[in-house]
Amino acid sequence: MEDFIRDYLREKKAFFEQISQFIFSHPETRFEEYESASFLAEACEKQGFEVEKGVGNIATAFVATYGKGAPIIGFLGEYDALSGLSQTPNQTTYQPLETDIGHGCGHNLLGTGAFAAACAVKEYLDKHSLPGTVKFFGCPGEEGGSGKTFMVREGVFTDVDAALTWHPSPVNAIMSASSLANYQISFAFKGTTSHAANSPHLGRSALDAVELMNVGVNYLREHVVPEARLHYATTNTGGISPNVVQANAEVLYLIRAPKVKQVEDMYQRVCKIAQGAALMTETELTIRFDKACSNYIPNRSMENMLHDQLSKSDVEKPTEEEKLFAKDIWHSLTDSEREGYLEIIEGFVYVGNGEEFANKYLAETISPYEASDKILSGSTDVADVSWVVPTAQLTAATSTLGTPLHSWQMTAQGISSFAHKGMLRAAQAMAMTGIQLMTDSVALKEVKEEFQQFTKNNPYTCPIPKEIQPSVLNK
Ligand SMILES: Nc1ccc(C(=O)N[C@@H](CCC(=O)O)C(=O)O)cc1
Repeated sequence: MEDFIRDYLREKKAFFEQISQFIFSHPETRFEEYESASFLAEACEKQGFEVEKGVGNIATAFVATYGKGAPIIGFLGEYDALSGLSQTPNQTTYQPLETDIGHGCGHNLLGTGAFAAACAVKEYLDKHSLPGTVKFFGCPGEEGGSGKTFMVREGVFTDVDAALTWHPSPVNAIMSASSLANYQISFAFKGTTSHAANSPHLGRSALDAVELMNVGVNYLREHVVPEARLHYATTNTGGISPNVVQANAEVLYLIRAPKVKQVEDMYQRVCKIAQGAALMTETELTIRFDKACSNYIPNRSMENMLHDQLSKSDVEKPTEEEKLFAKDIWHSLTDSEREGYLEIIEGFVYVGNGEEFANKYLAETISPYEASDKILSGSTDVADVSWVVPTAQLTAATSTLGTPLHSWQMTAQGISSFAHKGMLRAAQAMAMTGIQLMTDSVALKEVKEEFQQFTKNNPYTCPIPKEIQPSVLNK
C-alpha cells in the first residue's frame, strides 16, 4: 500500500504542483475564494469525484465524494489567503506585489495536499475494488472566517467517520496540541459630525469611543486567564479629516482563550467596556457577532496511526539549490526570529532540542510523537470538526526553519520545490492513514471509541449563533 501511494503521488507530482501554483497565483481572502474553489472543484470532477458546491450555504465551500458505503473518510482542504501578505515567490528579499493579498499561511499547499491525499485514496480503492467513501472537503475562510465552524453548524460533516488534515510549517510532526477558541466581533459606534473647531461641542466622536474602548480593554488584559489573547483592528476610523468630528467608527475584536466558555465570559466583559465607551462619548453602539471557533480536541489513537504513516513517508532530499535558497531566507529573518526558531516549531509539536538541525536550514527528519497537553496560541476552525468527527492533523516541512506563519517569507516559499515536496509528504501520510482507517476496522473502532468517550461527557455546541452568516473581509 505504501509503495502504491508513494508511486502514485510521485507520478502525479506535476499535476498537484500546478494546482498549488494556480491557487497561489490567485490569492483570495475569506469567503471570496471563487477562483481557487472552482479550480479545485473542477480538478475533483476531472478525477471522477462527484462535487456538491455551495455546501453549508457558503458559495466557496464544496464537498467532493468518491466511492460507496462505509467507512467515510474525509480530507479537509483550505485555500484562502491573507490581506497584507503578497510577495514575489522564490525571492529572498521583501518584494510585495501590486495585489495586497498573498498566501502567507501556505493554504495553497494545504488545500492541494489534502486533495492529493483524497485522489491517492480513490486510486487505491479503485485498484483493489474496496468499499468505502472518500470525501474531499473544500473549506473556505479559515483565516478570520471559521468557514468549517459554519460548515459544522450546517451539518456538512455529519456522516464522516474520521477526518484528516495538515498544515505547512518548517518541520514534520503530528499536531497533537489543542488550540485556542475564539470569537470575532465588530463594535460600531455612531456619533454626530460637526466642525471640529467651530462647533466641537456639538459633535459626538465615534472615533473617541473606539479609542476609549481600546483603553478599557487594555486594562481588562491584566484580569483574564494567562493564555487569553485580545487583538483588535480598527476597520473604520471615521474618515481622514481631522477638522470633522468622526461620526462613524468601527473596531473588530478577536478574543481568544483555551475554552469557549472563557471566551464567552471575556466577550461579555468586552461588551460592557464598549457600552461604557458609548456612554462616555454619547454615541450609539452596534455589536455584530462576526464568527467564532472552538478549541481543538485531539484523537490520540488516530495521531498514533498518523505518526506511524508519517514516519514511513519518503520524499526526495533537499537539493543544493533548495538549501541555498533556505539559507538566504534564514538570513532574511530578524535575530529574534532566528533565536526563536525552536519556539515556532514547538508550536507545531516538534519534540526535541533542535540538535538535528545544526548547520541546517531545512528539516528532513520526522519528529517523535508526543500526545501533547499544550495549547497552541493560535486558533483553527479544524477544531470544530474535531468536536463532531474524530480528527487528526500533521504538519510537514515546507519552509525554512525559523519562518513565522503570516510573514512575507512564508509567501516567498509558498510554491518552492521544497514546499511541494513537503506537500506530497503530507499527502502520503494522510492517504496511508486514510486507507488504514478504511481497511482496518479494529483501528477505526478504536478511533471512534476514543472520540465517543470524549463526546459522551462533552456535548458540542456551535459557538456561532444560529442567525450569523459568513461574511467577507471588511476591505
Ligand atoms: N496549524 C495552524 C492552524 C491555524 C493557524 C492560524 O494562524 N490560524 C489563524 C486563525 C484565526 C481565526 O480563527 O480567525 C490564527 O490563529 O490567527 C496557524 C497554524
